[in-house]
Amino acid sequence: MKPVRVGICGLGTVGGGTFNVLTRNAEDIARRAGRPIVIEQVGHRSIHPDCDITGIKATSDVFEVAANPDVDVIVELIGGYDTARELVLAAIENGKHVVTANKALIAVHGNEIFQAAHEKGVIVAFEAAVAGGIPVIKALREGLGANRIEWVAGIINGTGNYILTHMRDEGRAFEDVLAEAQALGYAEADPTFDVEGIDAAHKLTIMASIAYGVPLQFDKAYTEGISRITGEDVDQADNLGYVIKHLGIAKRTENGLELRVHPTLIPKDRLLANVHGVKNAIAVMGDAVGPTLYYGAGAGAEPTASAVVADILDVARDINTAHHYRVPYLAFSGVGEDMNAPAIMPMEDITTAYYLRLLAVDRPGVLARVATILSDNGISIEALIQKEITEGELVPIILMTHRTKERQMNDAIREIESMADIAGAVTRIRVESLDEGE
Ligand SMILES: NC(=O)c1ccc[n+]([C@@H]2O[C@H](COP(=O)([O-])OP(=O)(O)OC[C@H]3O[C@@H](n4cnc5c(N)ncnc54)[C@H](O)[C@@H]3O)[C@@H](O)[C@H]2O)c1
Ligand SMILES: N[C@@H](CCO)C(=O)O
Ligand code: NA
Repeated sequence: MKPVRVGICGLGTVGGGTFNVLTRNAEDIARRAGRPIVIEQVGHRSIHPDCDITGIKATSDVFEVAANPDVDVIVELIGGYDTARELVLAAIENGKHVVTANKALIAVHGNEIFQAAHEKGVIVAFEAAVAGGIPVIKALREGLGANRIEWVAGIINGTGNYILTHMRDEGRAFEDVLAEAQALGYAEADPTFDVEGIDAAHKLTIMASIAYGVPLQFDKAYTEGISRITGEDVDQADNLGYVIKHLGIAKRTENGLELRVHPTLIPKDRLLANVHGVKNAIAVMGDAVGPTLYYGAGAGAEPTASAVVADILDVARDINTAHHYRVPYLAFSGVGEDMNAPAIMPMEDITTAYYLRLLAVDRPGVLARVATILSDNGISIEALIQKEITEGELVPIILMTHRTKERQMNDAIREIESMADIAGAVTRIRVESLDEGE
């Protein structure tokens, strides 16, 4: 049978991994696809050292690949927003199917790209964009299609989890572990995307749209990273029976959809609390199935290539059929029509419990004043630790609160920070119990 011809654009970490997996497993993949899948051309500026493209047609102009009449599927692995968008739209315009690992592209330009693909009758596949090798797009879009999704909570940035894990286990400095994650090929080209939560917000945006049938709305996701978490926070959370994880949370409530990415205290016995290093995991609560968990490598060359190649395989299988792609991109039909409910909630309207760390001048009455501010804002304290060791004149105070509205907490924190006896900003980490059911 006629082979499916692939053009790979970008031969960095994921492009190199994709090239190698497609080549190494060609025989099994061909049996699964019912026809060979061949690399027709590559477009690259540099080649990953693990990748040998001898004998393959190559160009430095990725748009040449998108225009090549002998290419059936473009694999976009250059990353970024702008050139990637132009490349993918050009490929679609030329009637080519697209496979991408680019979550920034899908979260920000996905609505436009899906519309263009729909008009041209081609497929855009993006399993590798969320949680690398974990087939979570497929699970949410197809496997859980019977369910009303209650919530999705995931560790969805491998670099961030790698940093938090090594800071906690080895007491290493943030910058040192970040440099290691970069050397291992886990981090984004601009690592602030990882450490400031932008990458996780891209992925959460995509999962939420698929889980709830709403258009991609990256600009409405609340985004907070891990760069301000200190070793002190990690230790205090541990003393209190929690682990700090960077979570993406999408939750259906009576008032709309919560869509938020931030460091979170979670009880030590939760499954997500035990996901370490570059591993990702996404917990999904469905009304029929109950709690489910998807776990695996969230970044790295071959784990990500595993998802890219599976998408190429899906496309190859679909090319055999006469009809258009049978699964809507965001799982629900009718993108753009009646798709705006439920609405995504402003962050101030969400309700959660909090861990607070403040530095106070070691003087009587300070703690009482903090407690009064919290109580005046309707916030009750669940636990309190005042450390005996002083840091110069300053004493850290750690507080855990009961559940309260974010708006009330913002007001209370503003008041506390304006106290003369409080130094600097209050550290606030949200707490989620992540009830996994029976
Ligand atoms: N690294 C991971 O673990 C991982 C996991 C999942 C998804 N992703 C996503 O995969 C994509 C690629 O990531 P990566 O880690 O492989 O990045 P990378 O920097 O290792 O590779 C990107 C490659 O694309 C090339 N490139 C960029 N612009 C180009 C252009 N205009 N023409 C030709 N070549 C160009 C670069 O030279 C580089 O070799 C990104 O969208 C990233 O978010 C990465
Ligand atoms: N930089 C990303 C790559 C995987 O999407 C991460 O660390 O999770
Ligand atoms: Na995935």
